[in-house]
Amino acid sequence: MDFQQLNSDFGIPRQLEIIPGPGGMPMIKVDNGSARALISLYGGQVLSFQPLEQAEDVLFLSGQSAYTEGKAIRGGIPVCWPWFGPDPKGLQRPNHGFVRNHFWQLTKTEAVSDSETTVSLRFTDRFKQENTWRKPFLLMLDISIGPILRLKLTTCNTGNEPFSITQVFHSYFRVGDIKRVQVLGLEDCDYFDKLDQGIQKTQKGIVTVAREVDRVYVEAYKNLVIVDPVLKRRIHINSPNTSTAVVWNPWLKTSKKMSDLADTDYQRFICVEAGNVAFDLIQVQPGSQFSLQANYSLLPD
Ligand SMILES: O=P(O)(O)OC[C@H]1O[C@H](O)[C@H](O)[C@@H](O)[C@@H]1O
Repeated sequence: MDFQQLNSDFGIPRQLEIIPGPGGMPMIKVDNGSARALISLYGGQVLSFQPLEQAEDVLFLSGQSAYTEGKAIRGGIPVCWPWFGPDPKGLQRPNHGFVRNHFWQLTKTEAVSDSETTVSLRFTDRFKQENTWRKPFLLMLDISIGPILRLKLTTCNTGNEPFSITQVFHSYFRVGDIKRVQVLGLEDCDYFDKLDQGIQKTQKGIVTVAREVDRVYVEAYKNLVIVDPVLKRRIHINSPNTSTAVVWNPWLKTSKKMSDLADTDYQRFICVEAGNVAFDLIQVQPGSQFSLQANYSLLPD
């Protein structure tokens, strides 16, 4: 990777620099008048987002992450696409699709103002042979770093046949103590309980986490709020084109089986993932496109 060339093409003085990250992987470091952020070209993954007034990162990133090709980075906001979860066709292709396991291409950077920087990445169908997902596509990820972190993932169908996708922004949020966190906005929603044979259940009251949780909430149209009384903040998730939300925390037993997570890390994060899953399968017609968007903002608690 030629960092000098990348910086001469895309660097922005006093705002954006492309640096070698762990494992030598290229990472985009943003530091502007509102926030700092780190974005990995591997996976097209935001790894860190910290508004200047925040003492702690909004995102959780595992200290035991592998920064190795073929493995996903554990933490930040992995992009699950063109499927969420196990390979829908049972062909042993990777969990959560293949774009979190490959390098993306940096196409544009811009200083919108002193306090907002945008980064555009793209992923093309050059991996289709390898991944046996033989659909002609172009995938674009637009990231805006300002007081609010905004993500827009646009799927373009460049072929002649329609195709279907499921997708999520698999966001890992840093929290002070998982046992004291509340997730608002899912009250009375139905969910599939992935830890109980996928049985459909109904959420009674506010979501709290006191054990392993792995749920796909459906018809979840409200903005979601993660209330964190320990870090004294509320993380707001606004995702206009989605009706599903995944809530995941592996708790102790499952964390112990994961080599890229420390045993007690589960206490310090919650995944609340906006996307299009389950009934919310997206069909993309030839020549057309669909955008998944998520905006993450903070308010004091
Ligand atoms: O280990 P990964 O492939 O990154 O998946 C981590 C988790 O992602 C989602 O939240 C799923 O609902 C979980 O079932 C899965 O365990």
